[in-house]
Amino acid sequence: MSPVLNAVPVSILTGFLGAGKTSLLNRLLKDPDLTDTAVIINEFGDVSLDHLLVEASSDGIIELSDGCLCCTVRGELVDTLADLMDRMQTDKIKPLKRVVIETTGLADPAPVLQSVMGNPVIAQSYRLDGVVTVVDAVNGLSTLANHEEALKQVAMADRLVISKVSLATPDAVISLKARLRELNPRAPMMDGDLPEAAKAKLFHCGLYDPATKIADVGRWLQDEVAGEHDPAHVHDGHHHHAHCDHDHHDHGHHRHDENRHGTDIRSFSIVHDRPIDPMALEMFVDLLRSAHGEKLLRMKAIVAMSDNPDRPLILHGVQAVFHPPQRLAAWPDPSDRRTRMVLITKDLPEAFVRDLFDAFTGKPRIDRPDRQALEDNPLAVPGLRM
Ligand SMILES: Nc1nc2c(ncn2[C@@H]2O[C@H](COP(=O)(O)OP(=O)(O)OP(=O)(O)O)[C@@H](O)[C@H]2O)c(=O)[nH]1
Repeated sequence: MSPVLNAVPVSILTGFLGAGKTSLLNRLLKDPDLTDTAVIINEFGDVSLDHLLVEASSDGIIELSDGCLCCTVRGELVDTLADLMDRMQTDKIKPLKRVVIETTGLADPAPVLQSVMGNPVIAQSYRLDGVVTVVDAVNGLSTLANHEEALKQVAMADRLVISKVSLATPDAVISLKARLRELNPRAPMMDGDLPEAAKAKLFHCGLYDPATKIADVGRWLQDEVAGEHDPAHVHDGHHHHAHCDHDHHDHGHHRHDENRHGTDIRSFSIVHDRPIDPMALEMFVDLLRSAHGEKLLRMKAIVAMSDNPDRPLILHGVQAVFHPPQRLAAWPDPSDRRTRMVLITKDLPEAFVRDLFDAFTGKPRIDRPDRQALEDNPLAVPGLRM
């Protein structure tokens, strides 16, 4: 038998920020046909929440560290796959029937695919068994118009799952489907609410074949191969790209994380030690959403609430849409009961969001004068601004 037939199938689950990848994965992992599946998840931002939100046994979940799969953590993906194979071959873990890689919402799938198909060591032990892309029926059309990553995710898919159909108008769903057909004429499309969308069969796509996709797909994959062989693109053992430039901020420590998502897109996190008053949280979220929803590509949070600190609240914001919050029965990891909020924004300064959060959670700002108070002072000289 050829090595490829013996190889462990790898599925790539992708889709733009907040499209519904983790929700679909949670439903899929309940299918008994997906036991002995390893899930590799990757989040943009170093405060990771996805591992808390994937409802599978934690042994099957491997988290790749801070950075985006298509950029800085590609080397880590290859190492992880090699390590999994090594552990299977030395009987340290049960043989895996499948590996699912959930990418970040901002991932360009081309380099991720190339890591599996184009790496000779990995290709001996694994075979790429398709790309499943989740597209959000509410934000999908505008996201496709504004983000090239989303376009690539759709064009490269073997299967397209449309999520949130019940939240969108029938006309919006029809227009979205027409656009998806243009970008990917052959991938079957299915409504994510249907039970068959959450069956293991979704992943049975057969060996990945770029020839079944629009011509651009072959070119994108070729570009990745070209990038791999260009020494100018390889630094520190990781692959970077010519047009990479992205600021990745966290906890006030600013560091440059070179990757391919423009300078206008930022990821940062807010961590807060004390439980938050429900009213203050509501006001913070409302203000952020109503005034800046379009710039808020994604917000994900686990929040300690003052009305019942033992039961945290899970918040999901996707552009201007805030999904109904979910109250958990208990903390997923009782050793860490801090509020953690991950935000991915476009043209929305981190300082603005932090100040707003501090204002609603009552954190005193002692490092600078209260500008608003000074401007509002009736004795202030008209026109004079600090
Ligand atoms: N009504 C409805 N809500 C959905 C559906 N799919 C996802 N959601 C909600 O959308 C929000 C984001 O879903 P996730 O599954 O976390 O999305 P994701 O693509 O994994 O997000 P990122 O990993 O941050 O890119 C959550 O509040 C989900 O409950 C759906 O089909 N219908």
